[in-house]
Parts: sequence; structure tokens; C-alpha cells
Amino acid sequence: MPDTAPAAPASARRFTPEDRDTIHDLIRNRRDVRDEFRPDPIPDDVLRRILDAAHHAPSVGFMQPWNFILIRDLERRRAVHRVFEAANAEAEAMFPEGIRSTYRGLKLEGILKAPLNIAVTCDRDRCGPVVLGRTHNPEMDLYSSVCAVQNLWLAARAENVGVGWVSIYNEPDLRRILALPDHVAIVAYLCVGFVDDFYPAPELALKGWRQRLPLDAVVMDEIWQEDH
Ligand SMILES: Cc1cc2c(cc1C)N(C[C@H](O)[C@H](O)[C@H](O)COP(=O)(O)O)c1[nH]c(=O)[nH]c(=O)c1N2
Repeated sequence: MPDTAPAAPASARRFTPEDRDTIHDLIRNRRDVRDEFRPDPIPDDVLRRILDAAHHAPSVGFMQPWNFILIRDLERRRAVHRVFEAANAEAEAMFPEGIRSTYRGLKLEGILKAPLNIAVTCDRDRCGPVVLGRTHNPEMDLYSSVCAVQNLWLAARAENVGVGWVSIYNEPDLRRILALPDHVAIVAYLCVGFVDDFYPAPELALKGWRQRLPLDAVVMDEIWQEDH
């Protein structure tokens, strides 16, 4: 893949109000995409920019514990899809009767429709046992990899490329398909591809599953407030 990432500037730049508005626009217009993928492949330069954004995420001790496994092979994606279907049937059965049929009607993955799947992993041994910032909280490397996912998601949206996160699988099944060694954790399984139209709001909200909480319902002063 050609390296098309912009070169690092000599010093950090300051952002304009227009830049600010653009990033807020991007954040608000990022969507989880399930069913709307176009089959055309993502050009190498576009994919490279998206992955490079992910690779510029913050990470504990600058550990950069992530890997991005690019999965295009249809047979492998079919295997992942079977794993999804098995787990999804288990999940469906766990919802109470009334909600079950609504759940069944939701499309929750685009594994076969998207031309590219990306598994974001976390190499828990990348820097040995003692890592700056992770000593007391060993899960921080996993959180770092989640930051990479968010960068990827936003950078993709800026290219009008859709991303859908699929977490409905039994982990051992997916590990086997991806041949992951024990020290590597699965952080995210993503479906990636161009999209003609993005939903203007979360699909789960538009389909009546759950609505966005007001900001004031999640902001607290000083300490945890039980009655908030
Ligand atoms: C860790 C994690 C795991 C999942 C998700 C997200 C995250 C962060 N989401 C997407 C999720 O449903 C979506 O983000 C919310 O509904 C909000 O919608 P927007 O992302 O704003 O479009 C998701 N969606 C889906 O259809 N199947 C899935 O298995 C998952 N899993």
C-alpha cells in the first residue's frame, strides 16, 4: 500500500472555529453501519489513511498494542458469519418474550455485505510485563486499542466509508478462525465499506430500541450521585 498519510508538521497547529465545527460534525455523523455497504473495494490510499489514523491513537506507555487484521476472503468471512449466527441465536433467546421479536428484526452485522472486515487486536505482551501507566491497571492496553478503533471509525466516516462493530460471537470461535495466539486479545471486529447514505441518527434509536440519554443525565458534580 502506498504511504499517503500527511507528513507530521514541524509544530502542533492551532485549530480554527471551522475546524472545530467540522470535527463536531464528524463526531455527530459517525454511524454504526450494518446493512448499507456497497461491494466496491476500498482503494489502498483511503484504507491507508484510515489505518494510519487508528495507529495515531493514544496508548498507555505509548505501547501501541494494536494490530489490524484485514479480512477480505469470502470463505473466512462466511466462517465468521456462521459464528455470528450461532451467538446471535443465543442472544435472541435471552431477551424477554416481548422484546425478542424486535431484536430479531434488527440487522446487527454486515460481515458478508461489507467488502472488508477488520479485526482490531491487542498484543498484551508487546512491551513485556511492566509498562508505564499499566502497572496497576493491566487492562489499559485494551482501552488503548479501543481508542484506535474510535480513530478508525471517525477517519473512515471522513472518507464516507462506513464501519460497523460486531461483538456478537463466542470469543474462542473467532480466535480459532483468526489463528490468534494466547497473548493477543480481540478488541473489535469491524465491517468496513463505502456507504451511499448514512443514517442521520443511531439506527437503534430510529428503530425504537433505545434513545440517546440527555447529556445532563450523565454528567455529575464531584462524586457519584445515586439519584441522578
Ligand atoms: C463495543 C461496541 C460493540 C458493538 C457496537 C458498538 C460498540 C461501541 N455496536 C454499535 C452500537 O449499536 C452503536 O454504536 C449504537 O447503537 C449507537 O449508534 P451509532 O454508532 O451512533 O450509529 C454494535 N452494533 C451492532 O449492530 N452489532 C453489534 O454487535 C455491535 N456491537
